[in-house]
Amino acid sequence: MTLLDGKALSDTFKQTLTSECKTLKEKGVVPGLAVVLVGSDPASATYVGMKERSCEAVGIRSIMHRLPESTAQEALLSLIDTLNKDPQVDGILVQLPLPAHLDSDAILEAITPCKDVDGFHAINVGKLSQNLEGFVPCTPLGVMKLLEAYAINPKGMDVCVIGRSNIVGKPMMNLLINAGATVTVCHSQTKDLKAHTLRADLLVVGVGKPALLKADMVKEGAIVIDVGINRTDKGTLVGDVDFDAVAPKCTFITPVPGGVGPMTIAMLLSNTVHAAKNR
Ligand SMILES: Nc1nc(=O)c2c([nH]1)NC[C@@H]1CN(c3ccc(C(=O)N[C@@H](CCC(=O)O)C(=O)O)cc3)C=[N+]21
Repeated sequence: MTLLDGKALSDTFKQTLTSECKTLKEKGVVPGLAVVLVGSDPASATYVGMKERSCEAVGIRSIMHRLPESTAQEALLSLIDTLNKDPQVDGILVQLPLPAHLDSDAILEAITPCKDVDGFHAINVGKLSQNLEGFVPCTPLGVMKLLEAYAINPKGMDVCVIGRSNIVGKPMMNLLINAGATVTVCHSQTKDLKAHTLRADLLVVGVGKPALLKADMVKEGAIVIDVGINRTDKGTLVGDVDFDAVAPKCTFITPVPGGVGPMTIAMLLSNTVHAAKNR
């Protein structure tokens, strides 16, 4: 069993991005990422802080907008309009989840697709679906880079994706189809989850349920990618995979923390630098 070390790979990506930012700076370009956080959800505040620090580390200017929980839809749309027009801003990230009174879909669609470094705008979703160039959501893109770094080619593999979210499951499905895999997407309405998972050469789990994937659901020699991030009562971080039981059956498996999470941030920085190059 080999651990897929997302922390180490994310550091390698950050090194490359640091030198790319240097080159851009010589041309008078400092990549800028606007991060919009509405409300005071502690988990979101933590993630946003991590994004800020990572930006700074590679030479991306992060432009923070912390707005009160009570922010109105129109006020947020107006801020996005300003950021869309700001030439110093290359990427715009609106931290999710937004407070319930806000219409997330309308807000994500208001971000101009060429600054949509999260890859959530319908234009970028459509481009990914058609295997055209566009911004790809950071978490599934990070998974593809992790596989690539360990010379794991999904072409021809039977892949089982668990979870059908717009952020993880669906873009993951498209990336893997584009890479030549045979993809099954399972979710809460799937009749016999185990029947699907047992056939898989590669499993990607992104649901948000600790220990959802158990050892008896995994084929011997499978590759397991854990996209889950769950905070336990004790304050520790666990994924969606029963790691200790599943790991011995795997050829490769990602840890949590230190797997997909750090790759997500590295891809956000990468998408932002890419956007700056397209200025
Ligand atoms: N518009 C938007 N874009 C996002 O990309 C987005 C979002 N909203 N909302 C929340 C989720 C979550 N997310 C994570 C990123 C990095 C780690 C990460 O680096 N985790 C570390 C551990 C961090 C810790 O210790 O808390 C790890 O897994 O090793 C986790 C989660 C991005 N998200």
